[in-house]
Parts: sequence; structure tokens; C-alpha cells
Amino acid sequence: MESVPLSPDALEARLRAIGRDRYHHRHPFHVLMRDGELGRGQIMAWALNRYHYQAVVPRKDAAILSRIEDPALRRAWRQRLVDQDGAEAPGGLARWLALTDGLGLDRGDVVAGRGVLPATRFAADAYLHFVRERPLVAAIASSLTELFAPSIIAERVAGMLAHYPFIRRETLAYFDTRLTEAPRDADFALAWVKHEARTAAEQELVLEALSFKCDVLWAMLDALHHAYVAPGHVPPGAFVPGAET
Ligand SMILES: O=C(O)c1cc(C(=O)O)c2c(n1)C(=O)C(=O)c1cc(C(=O)O)[nH]c1-2
Repeated sequence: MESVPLSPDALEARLRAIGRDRYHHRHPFHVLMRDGELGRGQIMAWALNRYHYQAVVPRKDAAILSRIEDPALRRAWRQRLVDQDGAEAPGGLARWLALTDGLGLDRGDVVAGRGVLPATRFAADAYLHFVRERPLVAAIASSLTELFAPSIIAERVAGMLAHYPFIRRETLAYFDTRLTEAPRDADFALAWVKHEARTAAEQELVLEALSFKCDVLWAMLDALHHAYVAPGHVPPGAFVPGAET
């Protein structure tokens, strides 16, 4: 028997419930960072690993672009590449390097991915493969974690500025623009997904895509926690915090 599709608003409610339950705002590493419980070395490890994820984001958006047949959708989606890679103004990746510079990481190491945790690479690669291989509606839906990004960014930035004397407002400039870009991008993607995913099967793909993406973000924080909080097993070749911790 064919399952009955959800209404577009009921689909949105299910997506929001996934975010509430599975987004990385619930991860212990995020909570420690926000609450001022980490040392500088642990935050360096986070920034280094997150750069690797950031660097994959424009590549996955280019992969999505290459699969879009509708020029209007392509026109909207290509703004994401401009936002990360920059055009007249520097983009998100360059602003992320201001954060890693500010923390004292070597820019060459960051850009080359030296010291990145193996699980970060695997998680980011899984995201790239997902958008290449899954149906377009799922690829687009996997970006919907951004619906939940503004609140985690706001609490992370407030917590970092309150607790860590080595972090200055300018160092966190990356997040200022994300607070406007993420809702714009997420609202657009959500409206598109609600419009396109009309059958129960398509809606299931969309819900699975968001869960998958929450797992990508969660797995990256799991790996950071395992290496740099407890039990503290840093994998061979990964960044080792020094005297700054
Ligand atoms: O700081 C965060 O917690 C956070 C989360 C996410 C997200 O939810 O995927 C993104 C970002 N930041 C981000 O900066 C970013 O550029 C971004 C792009 C995407 C995406 O899937 O297309 N997610 C995110």
C-alpha cells in the first residue's frame, strides 16, 4: 500500500523535530566549548578540523550545482559558492582562516589539512559523496541543518567571548555573516524541499538526508571529544595541543 504523504507543513515539523533531537547543539563537545570548559589547544583542534569541513562545503555546493537542471535554482544555489569562496569581498573560507590565525595555528598547515582527524576527513567526504550520489531532493535537503545554525552560532560566539580571553570579537568575524547567510539559504532550501517533496517516498528521502547530515556534524564532534577531551587518544598524525592548553 502507498503511504500517505505529509502536508508541506507537517514535513517541516518533522524536519524541525530532527534538528531538535539530533543537531550538534546537543553534543557534549559543543556544550564544553560554549560553557568555557575547554583550553586553547582544544579550541585550536576544533577550528583546524572545522576548516576542513568548511573547505568541503563549496565543493559539495559545486557538486549540487552540476546536478541542477533548472536555471533559476542554479542561480540561487550559486550564491553559496560566492559566499564561501568570495568574489569582490573575501569569502567564508578566508574569514575562517582569520579564526585559525587568531588562535595561533599555522595557515599553511590549516589549508593543507595537516593534523586533521581521520574521522573529520571521513565525515566531510561522506557529505560530498552523499550529495553526488543521492537524488537531488536529498542532496538539497542535507543542507537543512543550516536551519538550526543561527542559534548554535549565537550561543557559541557569546560563550567564547565571555569565557576565553584569547578569543577576540574580530577573530570570530566568520560567524557574523553566517547569521544572515544561513537563514537566507536555509529558508530557500526549506521552501524548495517543501514544494518538491510531495510523495511519501520523496519525503522519506528528505527526512533521511537531514538525519544523515546531523550524523556528519555529530561524528566530527565525537572525534574531537575522543581525541582531545576523553579518553584523549590523539590519532597518529593528528594535531597535538602543545603548551597552550
Ligand atoms: O557553525 C556551525 O555550527 C555550522 C553548522 C552548519 C550546518 O549546520 O551544517 C554550517 C555552518 N556552520 C557553516 O558555517 C556553513 O557554512 C555551512 C554550510 C552548510 C551546508 O550544509 O551547506 N552547513 C553549514
